[in-house]
Amino acid sequence: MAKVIALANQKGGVGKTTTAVNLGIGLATEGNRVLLLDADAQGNLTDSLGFHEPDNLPVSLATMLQKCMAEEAYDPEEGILQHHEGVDLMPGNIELSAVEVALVNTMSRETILRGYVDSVKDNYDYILIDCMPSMGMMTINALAAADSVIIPVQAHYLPAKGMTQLLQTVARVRRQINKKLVVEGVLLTMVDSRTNFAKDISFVLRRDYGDKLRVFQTEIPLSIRAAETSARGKSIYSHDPNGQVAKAYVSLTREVQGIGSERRQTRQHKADHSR
Ligand SMILES: Nc1ncnc2c1ncn2[C@@H]1O[C@H](COP(=O)(O)OP(=O)(O)OP(=O)(O)O)[C@@H](O)[C@H]1O
Repeated sequence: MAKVIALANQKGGVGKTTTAVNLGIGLATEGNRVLLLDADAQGNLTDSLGFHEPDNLPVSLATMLQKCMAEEAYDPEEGILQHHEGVDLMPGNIELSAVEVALVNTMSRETILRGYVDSVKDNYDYILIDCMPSMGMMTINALAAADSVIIPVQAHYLPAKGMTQLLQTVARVRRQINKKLVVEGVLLTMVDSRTNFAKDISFVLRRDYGDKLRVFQTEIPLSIRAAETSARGKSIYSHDPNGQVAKAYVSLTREVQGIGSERRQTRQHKADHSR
């Protein structure tokens, strides 16, 4: 059964989509079955994977959520697209904006996406959800459906303020809707290591949050090569395999997989001791 990870930050342009693509393809390269869910009405994840007109796709995540809201039967594999680098994609597009509005008046409005995710979970090892840059109903649905959340933070943004709000939302979702939700880690992105400013942000983030949360050891460097990938519909591993960003995403992939096996070992250990 898949581990479900939401990539969330209400701040836009912090690297959520780029991380969904490259962590997702990284995990697939390591032999995992991976589904990427585009839960952002901008459809950037869909576009970044080479499906350049997301609004013209006949079936998208919005279609499936509408069926879930109407309690209609559906084929869970319907609408899933395959990317040539080994990941599956449930595309997202502008119709998600209408779904977000409709959710407000729906019964169990926070758990509609969870219903869909549960129906595809057995087919994958990892499901990554690329969230909208807002704390609206779609993001709450993503947090309600997820086992954990990765918070990408851009290294030239003063992270503390936005992080506090996001962490409060995560805590509220954990208390009220999804007890198992944990913060997988905070990921520093677009780090320009030539500047002291980026080093300061990394230091402050680790100092202020490091004892409460995992701040990933891996930091994603700033690079024009990363910015180019979205337009080309491929991962950084295909576009610039020997570059620093590709190396960083390989390292992030290993950290995320390592956390999975750490947690499995802890659970096993507890189970052995309770026998
Ligand atoms: N490491 C990087 N170095 C340079 N540019 C990057 C890097 N990572 C992402 N970018 C670029 O920064 C922009 C924002 O990244 P991305 O779309 O991944 O952020 P996002 O948080 O998903 O944005 P949104 O909130 O709008 O969905 C994009 O143009 C992307 O190509």
